[in-house]
Amino acid sequence: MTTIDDVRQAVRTASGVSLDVVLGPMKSGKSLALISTLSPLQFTRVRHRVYQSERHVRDTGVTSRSGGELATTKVASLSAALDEQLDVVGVDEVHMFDLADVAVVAELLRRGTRVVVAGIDLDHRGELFAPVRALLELGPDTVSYRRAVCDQCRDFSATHTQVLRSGEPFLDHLGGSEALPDDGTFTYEARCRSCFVRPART
Ligand SMILES: Nc1ncnc2c1ncn2[C@@H]1O[C@H](COP(=O)(O)OP(=O)(O)O)[C@@H](O)[C@H]1O
Ligand SMILES: Cc1cn([C@H]2C[C@H](O)[C@@H](COP(=O)(O)O)O2)c(=O)[nH]c1=O
Repeated sequence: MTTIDDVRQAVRTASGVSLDVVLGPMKSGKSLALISTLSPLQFTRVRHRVYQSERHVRDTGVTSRSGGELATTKVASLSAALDEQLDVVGVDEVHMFDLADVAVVAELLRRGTRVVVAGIDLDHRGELFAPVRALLELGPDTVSYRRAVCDQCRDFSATHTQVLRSGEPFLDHLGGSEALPDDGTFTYEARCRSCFVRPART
């Protein structure tokens, strides 16, 4: 039986163009997914590059807690990708980019580039990151929602990331795409919907 996924895969293979998005909380294996999808490309003739925002200072490439690594180019803006002839563009930590960068993704797709994007969908307040919303509005070919183990109740259903400062939920309102450092200032817990602490409704 031919499934809709088979049809999507066939269309992708035929045209080479697609937007594939991997979303989920911290520790849900987004990096693992990006590495397993893009790492084989280094052994092909496919022209490709993986970008990370300069705002991401934890590591120099895509690294998974499970192991594995992917070389990245750190950029202030994705516009650099428009200056090259690339068949495939990877974007890690998309929540650290801006709306203008999502416009670059749209242009890459228009030019026939395959784009694979990973990032956190819901911020520390449980709200959709603006660039992720814009990305979803491009109508991705696939959206893969990954889940982690809830660091509170241990159910394998964590959808959110609780950011803690001195052990307390950090719920301050921040500006768009403002990256939180992963340098010990905050600790991060994957949490399910029930265990996630949201800002009080005003
Ligand atoms: N709470 C957790 N839930 C799921 N995996 C976890 C958790 N804590 C640590 N891990 C490990 O993290 C790996 C995924 O890490 P990673 O690929 O870096 O995820 P992400 O890029 O989404 O932050 C898992 O395969 C597992 O080995
Ligand atoms: C929840 C949240 C996280 N961040 C930052 C913190 C980390 O540096 C990255 C996510 O890393 P991952 O393990 O590869 O998923 O994002 C942030 O800037 N804002 C947030 O709300």
